[in-house]
Amino acid sequence: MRLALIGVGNVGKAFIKLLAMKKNFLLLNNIELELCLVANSKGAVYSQFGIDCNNLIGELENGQLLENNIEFKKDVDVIDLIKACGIETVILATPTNKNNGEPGITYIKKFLSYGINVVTADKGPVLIDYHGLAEIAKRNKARLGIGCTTGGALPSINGGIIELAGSDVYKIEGVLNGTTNFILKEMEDKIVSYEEALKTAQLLGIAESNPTLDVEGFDTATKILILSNVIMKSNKKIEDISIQGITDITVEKIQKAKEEGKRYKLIGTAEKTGDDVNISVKLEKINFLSDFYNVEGKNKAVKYYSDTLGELTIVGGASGTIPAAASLLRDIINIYRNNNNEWY
Ligand SMILES: NC(=O)C1=CN([C@@H]2O[C@H](COP(=O)(O)OP(=O)(O)OC[C@H]3O[C@@H](n4cnc5c(N)ncnc54)[C@H](OP(=O)(O)O)[C@@H]3O)[C@@H](O)[C@H]2O)C=CC1
Ligand SMILES: N[C@@H](CC=O)C(=O)O
Repeated sequence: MRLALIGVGNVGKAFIKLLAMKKNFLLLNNIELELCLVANSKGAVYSQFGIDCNNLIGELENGQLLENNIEFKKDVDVIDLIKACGIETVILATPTNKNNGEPGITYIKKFLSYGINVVTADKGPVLIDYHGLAEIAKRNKARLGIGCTTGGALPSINGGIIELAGSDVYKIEGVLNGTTNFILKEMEDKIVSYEEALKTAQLLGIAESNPTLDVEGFDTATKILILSNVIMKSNKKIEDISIQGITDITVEKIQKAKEEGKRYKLIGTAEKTGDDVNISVKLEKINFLSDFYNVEGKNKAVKYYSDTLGELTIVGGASGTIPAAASLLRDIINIYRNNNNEWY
């Protein structure tokens, strides 16, 4: 399957590195993936025979810009090039824009309308118009992979869609943002300030390019909203959610909670009430009886409540650039298997 990658920041670079690391594994498992195009906002590197990921990641990790690669073409029309050169799946790792979903939403609509699959890390387009994008994909027999948008390595979407198929999921809760969970844990264990813990999360590459999306609760809101719209078939917008972040938390509050045997967690909740769904994001003080008490550091968790398949809690999926890239690869492999009728 011929791939193109748009966005070469923390996640994009990790994706190139992962393809280099997994080259032999993929070959041994008969999964034929070829990265033929890598683009940023200024242009693209393209090779019809496949880009050498090992070389490219070597250059990028040495601090070289994509623009300095010998094959870089400035100001090319990336959409036209991808259409013309037989790319089957595009991986989108552009920044999340919660207001209009751009630039990702324009890319996704175009590619899906050409019948090209899209696997996205960018949450903006899915947040703004999941149902519209799913419709374009269906009409054009293309696949839209969104596993990375609701917690990366945490198998949240697949858990809800595949493992709970046929049941009515009436409530979803989750610790869905690694950055804030990591900050809260650093403040508890190392008694560092909120600002210092945030800086470490940024250095780890897990915070958003605009970290207010994490600490003000928008990233958690985005993920719980996508889970609700996909799994509960709601049609909610970010404006419908009451959102609290962690910006008011202090070391003193966290230490006091610790003395009480409690911990603060930023929890997103979506719950059916009649025909409607209520969605909120709250900083909650929980005790050891909660499934989320031991979800520590960069780890995340999601809990589903269903009528016939009971309660299901999935814990893990630590935030990180390689795990995020690996969740993109997971969706790509599942599309590849589906295309080749290779299940189990
Ligand atoms: N960091 C993580 O752990 C996770 C991140 N995500 C999501 O992944 C996405 C990428 O995150 P991250 O890698 O940290 O972001 P970065 O800001 O590090 O990288 C963004 C990349 O997108 C490129 N870009 C921006 N605008 C355009 C455009 N119009 N056309 C083509 N390329 C463009 C940038 O290019 P240029 O340098 O030229 O501007 C840059 O290469 C985000 O949406 C984030 O929410 C999802 C899961 C986990
Ligand atoms: N900023 C996000 C990255 C993945 O979605 C997080 O901290 O979880």
